[in-house]
Amino acid sequence: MSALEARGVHLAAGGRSLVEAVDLSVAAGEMVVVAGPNGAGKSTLLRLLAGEARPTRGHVLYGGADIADLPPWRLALVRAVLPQSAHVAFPFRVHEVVQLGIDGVGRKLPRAARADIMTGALEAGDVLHLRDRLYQTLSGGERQRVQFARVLGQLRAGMRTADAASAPILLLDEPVSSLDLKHQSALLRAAHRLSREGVAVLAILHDLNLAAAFGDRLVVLNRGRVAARGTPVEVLTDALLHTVFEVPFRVGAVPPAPVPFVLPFEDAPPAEKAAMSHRQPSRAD
Ligand SMILES: Nc1ncnc2c1ncn2[C@@H]1O[C@H](COP(=O)(O)OP(=O)(O)OP(=O)(O)O)[C@@H](O)[C@H]1O
Repeated sequence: MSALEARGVHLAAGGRSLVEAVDLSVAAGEMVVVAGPNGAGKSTLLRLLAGEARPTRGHVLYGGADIADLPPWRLALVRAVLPQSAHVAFPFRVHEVVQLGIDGVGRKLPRAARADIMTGALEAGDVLHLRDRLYQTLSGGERQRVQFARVLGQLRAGMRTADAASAPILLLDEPVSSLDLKHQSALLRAAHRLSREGVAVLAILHDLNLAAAFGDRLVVLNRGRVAARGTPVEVLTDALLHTVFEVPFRVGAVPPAPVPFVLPFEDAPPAEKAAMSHRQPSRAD
């Protein structure tokens, strides 16, 4: 049974369909990447998967249970969501922002367990050294890493809370959009490691090379519908990228494991050999 499943999910707003007939599943232990052009419906789909918006038609299930029947506190125990942008209204310090995530679901955990989760989350976001800084004084990338730490704190607290019945779910909406290369790789490796611990991870990414490197499976959304799904090798074809992204891409592959990578056609060196030697971020970095 999938940890997370969308069955025929549809959302209409403003007189048009934003998400249409989307079927999707993420198993515990799997990392699925959703990609697609601007306005394709990715964030809307993620909000539906998070239970933050109700589908006009169709169902979202966690561990086989329709989330329409789950109270908000149970949703918060099972799934953590990193939105595309998060606003912090009050002058909180970094550790207080992360504490919000932990305390939201882990109030009953022993103090030592909460402290342990806090340290782990701050380290995973590489923001331990910023723990006493005011959130509002941070750079955009630092804020994004603090938000990731907050979400990890919530996820870990939920995982340690005894009555969390179904597999944990992590939903990330463009989690690396403000990050430098080092932190892009670090954050996605942390998310990938979580998937190997049994978390069902779904991440929206625009960078198709990162999508290919970290996604066990890719789902490409276009105009609210699934345009392609499968392994990176199955999905990332010149034809699909040309049709969906409307840019003439060229797909190569890094031997020996055939992880595809994508270069804009204009930027590709004349010989594909040169493109092949182009190093892309990997899970092992
Ligand atoms: N409440 C709403 N009412 C009307 N239209 C909406 C609403 N919310 C989103 N949209 C539209 O739905 C479409 C999908 O938006 P969404 O944010 O899901 O796209 P996205 O794939 O995440 O895009 P991006 O890559 O730019 O973040 C967009 O055209 C957006 O303008």
